Amino acid sequence: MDIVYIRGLRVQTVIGVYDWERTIRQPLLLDLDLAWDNRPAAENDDLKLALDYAEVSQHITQMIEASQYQLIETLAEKVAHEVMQRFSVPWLRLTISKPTAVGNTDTVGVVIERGAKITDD
Ligand SMILES: Nc1nc2c(c(=O)[nH]1)N=C([C@H](O)[C@@H](O)CO)CN2
Repeated sequence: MDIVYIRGLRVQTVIGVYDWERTIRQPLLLDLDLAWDNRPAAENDDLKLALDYAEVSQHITQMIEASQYQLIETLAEKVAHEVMQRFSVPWLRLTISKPTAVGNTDTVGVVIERGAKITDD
């Protein structure tokens, strides 16, 4: 199985457990590895057969901007489920980083992997 990836997708949203966090929007950074068989798109040179990273990025951005979860774990599960369902992605690895959450760090966050990688040759 091949990978289509997205790195450093920046989204601002309401996220956090503390009262002060419920009144502001904070930046999140997302990295995704999405399993996809790229051969049909390559053989036909056809975007319709590809996993369109622009469409996935736009959809995730709209979804996160409209959300108001407390934990990034919850947001990660919702994003993973939505991407797998909507785009028929069989497996993904998703990193959500919250760079402004903890002082004296570059960033903090979660990584999840969901689904199954389909092996073929
Ligand atoms: N594992 C997690 N730990 C923490 C989270 C989280 O979403 N997952 N959130 C917070 C606060 O909202 C924090 O970001 C405020 O700085 C604390 N720990």
